[in-house]
Amino acid sequence: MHAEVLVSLALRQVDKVFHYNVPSSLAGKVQVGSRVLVPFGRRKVEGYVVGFSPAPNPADLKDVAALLDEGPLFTPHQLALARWMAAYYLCPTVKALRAMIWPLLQVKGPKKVRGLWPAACCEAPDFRRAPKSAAVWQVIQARPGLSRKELAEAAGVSPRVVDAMVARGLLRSEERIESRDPCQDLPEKRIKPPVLHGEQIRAVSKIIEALDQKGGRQVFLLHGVTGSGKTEVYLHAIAAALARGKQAMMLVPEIALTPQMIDIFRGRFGRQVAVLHSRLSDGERYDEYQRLRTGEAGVVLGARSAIFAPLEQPGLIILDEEHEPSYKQEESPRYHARTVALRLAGYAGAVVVLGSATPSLESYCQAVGGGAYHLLELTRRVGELPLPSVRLVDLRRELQEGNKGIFSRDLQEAIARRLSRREQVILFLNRRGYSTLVVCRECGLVLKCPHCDISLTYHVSGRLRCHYCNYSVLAPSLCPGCGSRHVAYLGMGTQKVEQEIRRLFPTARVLRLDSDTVGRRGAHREIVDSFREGEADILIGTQMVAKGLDIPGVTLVGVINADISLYMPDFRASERTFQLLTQVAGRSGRGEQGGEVLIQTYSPDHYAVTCAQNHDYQGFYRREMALRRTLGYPPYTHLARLLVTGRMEKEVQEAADFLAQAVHAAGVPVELLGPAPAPLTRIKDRYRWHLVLKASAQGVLREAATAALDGFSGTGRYRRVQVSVDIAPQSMM
Ligand SMILES: Nc1ncnc2c1ncn2[C@@H]1O[C@H](COP(=O)(O)OP(=O)(O)OP(=O)(O)O)[C@@H](O)[C@H]1O
Ligand SMILES: [Zn+2]
Repeated sequence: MHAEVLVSLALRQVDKVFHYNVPSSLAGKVQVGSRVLVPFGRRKVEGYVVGFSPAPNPADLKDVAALLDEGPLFTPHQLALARWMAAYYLCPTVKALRAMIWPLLQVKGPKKVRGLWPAACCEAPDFRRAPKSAAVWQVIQARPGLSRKELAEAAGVSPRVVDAMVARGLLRSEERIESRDPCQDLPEKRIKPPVLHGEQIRAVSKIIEALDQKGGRQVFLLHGVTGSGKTEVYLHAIAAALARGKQAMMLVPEIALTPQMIDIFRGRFGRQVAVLHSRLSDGERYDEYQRLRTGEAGVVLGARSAIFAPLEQPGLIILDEEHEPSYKQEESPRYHARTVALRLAGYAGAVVVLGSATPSLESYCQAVGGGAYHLLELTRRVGELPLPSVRLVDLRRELQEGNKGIFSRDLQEAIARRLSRREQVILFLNRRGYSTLVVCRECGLVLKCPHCDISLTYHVSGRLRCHYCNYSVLAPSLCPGCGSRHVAYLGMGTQKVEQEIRRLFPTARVLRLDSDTVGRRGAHREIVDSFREGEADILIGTQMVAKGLDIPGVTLVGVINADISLYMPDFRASERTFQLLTQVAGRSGRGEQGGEVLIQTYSPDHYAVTCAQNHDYQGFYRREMALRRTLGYPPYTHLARLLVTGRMEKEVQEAADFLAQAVHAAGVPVELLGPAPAPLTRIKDRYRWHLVLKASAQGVLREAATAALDGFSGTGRYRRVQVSVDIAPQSMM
């Protein structure tokens, strides 16, 4: 038998199986899932063994040159999934495969580090005169084995204090295997589950019924209003899966993978939970992966890519906030975790639970009117708490009546009222920075990123920043175009909101939560914990404050401007706005005192806004579906997007035209929109054009896209232009 190998070159042209002879020295060691080194052309490349077969012409075969790891790197389910992804998303198989196993590729084995231990003293040293050493001593007693830097950081002292203690013989240094448990700092307190309420019981028992059934995949859509206790349903379902010897996956959007969420899971399932998210170090991720592979951990809690976790027997797959755009990966392989989850569940015969207060139209239409999903509903909040009342503030009128500020009078009054009652406020604005538009009042020049066609955002640090490529420059005092002193800072971000709040309410304690304030590891937790503990009155933030937060003290949520997402050039703009408003509104009134929401908007009559105001999901669903049907957009049709990028605009445009011709020539029934410049016309020095293909079936769409790509790579022209395919795109920008 000979090994079938996929070479790790990630090119469409070599995305096929190559045969190699397994030399006797490696016989029995090379398995399906092994990573090997093979001769390919004139060099040696990495490859993955995907099977064994009798080769057509054994004499011609070259030998596998080396085996790179001890065990296999992927499971049969993962291989099947990678092959399906390659066919579905039109990406090279190895690209999909590598997306699944990359945590294993980053690191080799357990990591050894030097750690510090308290020296064995006969008596406790006297630190009364040395508070810094005392702090270090206290930390090292509780957490022996920390590195010099970790120890100094944890004790809040300079590493030199630690060095001095080593020199005095108080600490000794030794090598140890680093455990890299991302949750080791967290208290492991077991929390008893609450008694479920009626609707929760119904939902959980339906899911358990499905877990007990033999046979194929079953899909549930858990539609539960904000604060209805969906998380508790997930936790019970996971416990039931574990009790049946099955493993479970819990996916949440990256932004919702908060320390609080991790605490809840660790509190319920202890070390059975492995956590995967983007802030882990490579080593931590590797170790969590190993714990899943060996079965030590039976539950994976993670963001999008956790769908690829190496579970032997996934029995339950949950996606919380299933409507979230962050489930889509915006680089190759451009997969959607929900789509992959549904496929994986098909292979594994698993139960899928998609949960949301605002399900995507794609999912909801499968759960009503004879669709393939089962609908589970939680229509009321836990403890019979009412949903908050929502008021709209018409910003047009506010302006007519002479108020040019960020806050309407209504919102100011509402904030003042909450502050006087010592209740808490969340203010939401989906833009970070101070001003989002810097423009010269004399010549009209807008300051843009030199690499992107994006206006720069002014930050309180005094710098202008590009939010796409992170380019930054000191804000000029004169217009770089005409030298005028009249440079205006328009458009507001969260920093400006913070400044205004501090001016209007100087005694209020204010926190801000956006990607500028959570840069440091642990900062996110500190801010949220501090707000939860009542150490601040007002929390200002971007999307980060809109999701998942469950803080009973919050009785007012203010939306600074509902229109930002409403007028994006994207057919999902209304859906996104409705979802965002409903989610952020849902943070209010989760305690005994009830709560209200104020939404400031220039579009108080838009159905996305009024339906959010009335907590009317069904109403929104009907309106939006009718519109999608008329315009021929998903879920009534299928889309694919071809994005063409390059440094020379003319080449990009020509390549886009060429692709359009190729799509026409394919002669399949697809509608072609474009080619046209993408709404973001240039990013990181690359011009961007796109074509959108629309069809009534996925199959023809892929046929057309494949024909275009094949034609493109066949011409050999436009070598400096890149084309990427996005099947079922989530962003049209
Ligand atoms: N049966 C129950 N009895 C008492 N408390 C409960 C029960 N179920 C859930 N809770 C509590 O109710 C609160 C809200 O639950 P949870 O955060 O799960 O709501 P949710 O539906 O996920 O809301 P959202 O979509 O807004 O995030 C939590 O503090 C949770 O611990
Ligand atoms: Zn830029």
